[in-house]
Amino acid sequence: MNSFIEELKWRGLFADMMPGTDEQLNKEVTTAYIGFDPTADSLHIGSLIQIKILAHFQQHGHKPIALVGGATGMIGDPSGKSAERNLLDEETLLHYVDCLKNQLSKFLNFDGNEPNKAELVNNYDWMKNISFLDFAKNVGKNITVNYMMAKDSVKKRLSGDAGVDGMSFTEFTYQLIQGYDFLHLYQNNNVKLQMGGSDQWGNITTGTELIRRKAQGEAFALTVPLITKADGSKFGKSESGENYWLDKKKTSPYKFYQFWLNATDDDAERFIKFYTFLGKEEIEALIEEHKTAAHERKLQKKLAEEVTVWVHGREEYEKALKASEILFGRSTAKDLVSLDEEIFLEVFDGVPQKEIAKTDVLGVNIIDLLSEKSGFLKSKSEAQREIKGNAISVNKQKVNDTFTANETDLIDGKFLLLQKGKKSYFIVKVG
Ligand SMILES: N[C@@H](Cc1ccc(O)cc1)C(=O)O
Repeated sequence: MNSFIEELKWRGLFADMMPGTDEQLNKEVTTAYIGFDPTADSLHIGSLIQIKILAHFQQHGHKPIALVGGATGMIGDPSGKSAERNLLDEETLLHYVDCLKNQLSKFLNFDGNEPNKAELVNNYDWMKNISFLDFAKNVGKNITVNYMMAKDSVKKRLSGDAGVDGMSFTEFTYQLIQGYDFLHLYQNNNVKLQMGGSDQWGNITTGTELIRRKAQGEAFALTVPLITKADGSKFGKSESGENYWLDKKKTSPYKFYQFWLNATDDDAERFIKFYTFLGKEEIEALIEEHKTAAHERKLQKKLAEEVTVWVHGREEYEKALKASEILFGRSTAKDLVSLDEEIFLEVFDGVPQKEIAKTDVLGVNIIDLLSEKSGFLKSKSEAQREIKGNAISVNKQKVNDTFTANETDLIDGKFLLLQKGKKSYFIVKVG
């Protein structure tokens, strides 16, 4: 079997392929593509597998093309969707296309000297010049409506099931446009294979069919499974339903890191194969080691490290790690003071906060600060009692009743972190 397919298989990243795909990859350096529709100004965790497949493909000596769907993004892929999508206005769409191009270009090797260097294309570049009449005549004629209607993405929407919308002609044409992309890339870029999530099988095979009919050629399809969590809940969304984005301005590297760190043991075993580039032996050894001391969460830590470094770089990972350690008390006051505001507030998300004038914080005795100045504790006597009981920390360091904060104690020049016992926090913001 071809080494790329073999790798997908042991990683659990193989869903299906057309007969002959294996032989094609063994025969020659093959060009394959995966498309990404611009539905937001960033890709999210849900697209990481597709990106990684392209990267593996390149590592195995083949040539990857990442396609940004400037044209298809205008239409909206009905695959796996139960309701019609809203159309984007052109300005928004163009912006999204730029964002995606930028992001995708960071993940593959575009080095000009390699024969299998990656390429980035935008289907709007060839679709924009095709008139509707030409498309209807030259493309539509090769595929029957019967054939198109037999696809899952269409069947589902015509089923009349509760909660499922009908389908506009716009979305119905989507598979033909994606099919035409494949034909175009087959004819112009020597693309012989299209890959994608398993929900893309229908669209991809419309393309191979079109290539067969219009170009008398043979092209192939390979799909990867849709990622789910072991407990059946949706992968890649926070509890409140938000996406985890790849753009660090939309999801901070700290949050991103936490996402992987919080994987269950079952998920961590799967995800480390899916989402890291570590080899089989190393992963198997890690899993074995993890089983002997699962509470140490070594597997999750390795997973979170590898993926965060891959997506955000080592420096951002180090920062995320440092921030995470603060919560678990494995950091020094100096680490804390050097955090920037954004990370600090993220780590202590949800902790009550009060803004207090500088003169009521700096140089003020801790008993007063804890009680009347901040209101964190109800009274001076409570403050005294807790301090005696050695339960009070400032910036994660235990303090006694002589403590007063000064300028150098302020986190990013603005905050002081008060704490009672293990878990009760209060943030003083110096105004
Ligand atoms: N339909 C794909 C994106 C895509 C767009 C154009 C293509 O030619 C290929 C794939 C998706 O929604 O994920």
